[in-house]
Amino acid sequence: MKIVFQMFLVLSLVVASAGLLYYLKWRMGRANLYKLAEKLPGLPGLPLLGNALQFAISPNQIFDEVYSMSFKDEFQDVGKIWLGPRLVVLLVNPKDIELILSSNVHLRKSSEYRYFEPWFGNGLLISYGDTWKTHRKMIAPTFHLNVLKRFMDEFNKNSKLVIDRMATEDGKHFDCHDYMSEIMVETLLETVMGVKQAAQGRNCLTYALSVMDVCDIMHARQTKLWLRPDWTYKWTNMAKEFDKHLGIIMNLTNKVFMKKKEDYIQSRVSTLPAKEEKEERKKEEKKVIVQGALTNENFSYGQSAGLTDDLDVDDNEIGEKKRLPFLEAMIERAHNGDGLTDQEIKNQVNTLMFEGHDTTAAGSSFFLCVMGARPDIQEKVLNEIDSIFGDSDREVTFQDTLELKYLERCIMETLRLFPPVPIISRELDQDLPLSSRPDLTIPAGCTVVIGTYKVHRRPDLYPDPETFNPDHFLPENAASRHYYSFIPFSAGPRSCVGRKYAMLKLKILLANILRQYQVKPGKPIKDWRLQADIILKRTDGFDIALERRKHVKA
Ligand code: HEM
Repeated sequence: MKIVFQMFLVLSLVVASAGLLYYLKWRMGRANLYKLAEKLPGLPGLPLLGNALQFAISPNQIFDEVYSMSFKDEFQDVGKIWLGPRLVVLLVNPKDIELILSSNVHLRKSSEYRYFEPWFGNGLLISYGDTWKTHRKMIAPTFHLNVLKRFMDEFNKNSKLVIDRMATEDGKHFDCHDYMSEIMVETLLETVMGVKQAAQGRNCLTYALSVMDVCDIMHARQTKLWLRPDWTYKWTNMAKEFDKHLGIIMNLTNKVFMKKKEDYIQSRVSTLPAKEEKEERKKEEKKVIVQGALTNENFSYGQSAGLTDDLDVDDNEIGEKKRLPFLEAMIERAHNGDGLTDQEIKNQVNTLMFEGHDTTAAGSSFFLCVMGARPDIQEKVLNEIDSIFGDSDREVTFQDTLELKYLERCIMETLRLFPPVPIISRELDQDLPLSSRPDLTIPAGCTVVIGTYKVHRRPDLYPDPETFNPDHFLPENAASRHYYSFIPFSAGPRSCVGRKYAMLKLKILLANILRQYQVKPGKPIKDWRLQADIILKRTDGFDIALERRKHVKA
């Protein structure tokens, strides 16, 4: 017995010493991180846990907690939080944000994005290195304006569809977010994926609701320390729910991919019509380029004037082959031996379906709520719309979208106050001296969080920042601001590939809704409650009531 006890004691000592040695080696490997972190301002935390317990609260409370934290003296331009052993550095000064977003080095997404892996695989949002670079080069041209202009009919037709659906709520209070989500999914399928509505089935809303549930779960995993490791998470009910909803999501996207691939194969079998179609497309493209050259000026695509990225290439630089919508382009590339596998294409379909619908659903829902909260602003939007369309029921043209300047400023202001993606985060592989505080360097190995929501509400950038004021985007006011003060679509090499698509679609959809309906006065903006389950939402729901406009024929 005594021998057993002695052996147990020796074994325990060996294990404890090995653990200690491992810990010391691990700490020494992170010596630079601790040294540089020490100088960074931040809140005191508990040993081992850091500030993690502060986030063991509801999503809305987390949002309020982080936002109120950002007003503390310690967080003026930069602040640190410890989530257990993880150092998270929050940046809210445009000068520092520029260092990250404009760089070709700090491109790696933070480890929190790994929760997307079962869903997106190596899709564009989370991939890195050569895979990301190659795929970005393939995908960005499929969102060029010349491609997007071909979607005008679908944007108009789908606006009418959602208006008819919302007509059943005429005069009543209702949550507009589900309507917006469903139509955004349907529009994406018809445009970016090129699958006609008849082939989609009626499961777009189910898809959108499953996406929301999956996002809730991923947000919980990002903020609750005990849900982070796979070995604790996998035993929870959440893990089962996640798998169930992911199944629903994948079911739709797999069907879409298979349908498009079948169509592609069919069109290659019947070569004659395909050839004619190609000729027709060539003619159409020529027409679009000429129109584009005349009218593209002064249209804002959701970022500060002066910032450009790979979506801003000259119209004539895009070769004929690259001018196909996304899914068709990917399938053609795969067919032509460009090394794209079916699984890689499905990963991109999943990425674009998520990024493309939830963000625009939130943006349009916030916009409609703002119209209810600010009747004075709505009146100006309606006046502009009436001056362009009168009581005609013609479709919105691309030229109209250029003339809807006040509407555009209201969309930008909505994205400023309620950026659908409220934070962006990256993993730092190299130390980064800050521009705003030359005495501080953020260390390699930490997670950098760019606080878009906070930057957009800095009083030194936007006077009276909590008030909705579209004049923030008058050219003379925007000109004096740092370019990186407005980043709803991020910026630089990893900017949002869908930003032009999103701005065009939002303008057409919202103009069409407000041609028919006005939003009745609703809850003031200051009383809204927000939460950020990956995408920014209203905890109290996107409640609106619509009233048919008098001049419009029923
Ligand atoms: C109002 C609408 C939208 C907003 C506010 C928005 C915002 C953003 C932001 C902030 C990022 C950077 C995310 C990060 O670095 O973590 C991003 C990336 C991305 N977005 Fe969007 N987005 C919108 C619409 C769209 C649409 C319509 C699509 C496609 C149909 C799209 C596709 C993507 C993709 C693929 C990326 C990853 C790009 C890369 O890493 O290279 N987005 N978006």
